[in-house]
Amino acid sequence: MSFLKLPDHKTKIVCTIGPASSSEEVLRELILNGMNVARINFSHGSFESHGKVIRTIKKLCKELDVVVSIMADLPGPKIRVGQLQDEPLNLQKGDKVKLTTDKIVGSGDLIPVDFDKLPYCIAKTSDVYFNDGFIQMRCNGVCSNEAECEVVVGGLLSSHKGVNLPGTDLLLDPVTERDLEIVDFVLDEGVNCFSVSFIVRGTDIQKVRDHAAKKGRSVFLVAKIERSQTLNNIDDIMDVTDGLMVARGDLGVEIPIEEVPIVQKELIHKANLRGIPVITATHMLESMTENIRPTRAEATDVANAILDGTDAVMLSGETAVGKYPVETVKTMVNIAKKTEMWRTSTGFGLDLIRKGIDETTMNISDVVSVQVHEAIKRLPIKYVVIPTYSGGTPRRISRFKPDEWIIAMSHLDMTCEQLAYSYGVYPVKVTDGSESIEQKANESLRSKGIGDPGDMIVLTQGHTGGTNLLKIIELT
Ligand SMILES: Nc1ncnc2c1ncn2[C@@H]1O[C@H](COP(=O)(O)OP(=O)(O)OP(=O)(O)O)[C@@H](O)[C@H]1O
Ligand SMILES: CC(=O)C(=O)O
Ligand SMILES: [K+]
Ligand SMILES: [Mg+2]
Repeated sequence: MSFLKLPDHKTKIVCTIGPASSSEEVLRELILNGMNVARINFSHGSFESHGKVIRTIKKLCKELDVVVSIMADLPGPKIRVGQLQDEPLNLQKGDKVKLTTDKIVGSGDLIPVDFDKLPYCIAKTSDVYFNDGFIQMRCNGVCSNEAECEVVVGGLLSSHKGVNLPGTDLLLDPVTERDLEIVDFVLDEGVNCFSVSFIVRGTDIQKVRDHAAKKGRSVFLVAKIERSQTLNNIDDIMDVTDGLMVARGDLGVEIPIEEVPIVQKELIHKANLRGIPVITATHMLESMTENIRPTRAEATDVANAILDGTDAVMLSGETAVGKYPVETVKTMVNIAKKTEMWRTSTGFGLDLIRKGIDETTMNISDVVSVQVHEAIKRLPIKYVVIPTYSGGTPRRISRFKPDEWIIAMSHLDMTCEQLAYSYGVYPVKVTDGSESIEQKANESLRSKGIGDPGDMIVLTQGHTGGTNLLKIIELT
């Protein structure tokens, strides 16, 4: 029997795992302090190191009796700087440099870029951005496989940082052969959640799903929204994706940066209405990569993303290569806790979600989810307990961002892991028995040390194809 306390924050925390957080020690601390999803960025590191991280997390989940999802981030066609000799390279305004497609180690004014079509594509544009757009160069001319550039905005450049050519058709398929090789490796390691970078259309998501299906596997796919063209196809993408990520790092270079806050709000609201879990990512507590305290703007950014309705907030370099990975998670959790408490007491933003849901066309499960929300508002309900096969019903209830935990009982590991992305949902693995749902609810809560006899709970039940029953009972 485990007596793990329910977390005191309902916003889900995604941590990117890298050299600063790969050890069993740090991973354990991250889990104990509130990490719900471990993101592994396959743009960096080796299969060997990633495999080791995956196995360590799986082991810790067993040991600590918790659900943590592992999300493999597929690189997609991201163009990157190659290896640099002396790094970081200090680029200053007015410096003349050459970008080359030769696979050399960069030094002096010669910078390798891992994109063969660069001279062809760059001819169509004039500005090249590096490192999430912090460094900017202007192309003055192209000569065979080199582009001559002048630094417009300087900064420190390290190996393998991203390169963006906003507005250019890069003639690259969003899901590359390399991505599919990574999918094969990750599936063999027993992980089935992926975030898919630089997608443009729903068919890009479908390509990954079809590839996994050929191996007899079903997958949970998070569509990363980080290109301007992608925003035109958002409904088509939402029809086929399981989750969404507002990937602000690349998005903020690919679209004018002043549009990012509004796009974030619109994407989150749209995803909320459809019950698609949404992650807000990049630069959330960026300065904590180096410092033990965040800036005021960063603390406010985390709080505002939560108030926009995000299900999850993500840490990148802060936990992958930062000096204070565990402190950063603690800080994020504290901000989430405070923000959620305030939202509960004021109802801030929740009417917008409720109104939006009321205006959508509803099926039976949607109507039941609305009734669960009514029950929570009007009765002293302590927990919402949902037996689930696919996770659809807990996700529908999660849209209302209730103050009461949604305990999702599933006998499928995969469903439990996929619910690690949804706000306020606590997945509990149960055995597939023949007891009544009342018995099952009582047993699973008791086994987790949740609740007391006499606590009022709301319980739903469904038959194949959806939820059609709501019960209000007291725990025995
Ligand atoms: N597994 C890893 N090994 C080494 N460094 C890593 C690893 N994962 C992340 N990093 C470092 O942390 C930084 C921030 O991580 P992040 O996941 O945001 O990657 P990114 O390269 O900036 O872009 P993107 O997320 O768009 O792929 C990276 O630029 C890289 O320097
Ligand atoms: C996470 C990511 O890929 C981005 O913000 O660009
Ligand atoms: K990536
Ligand atoms: Mg990106």
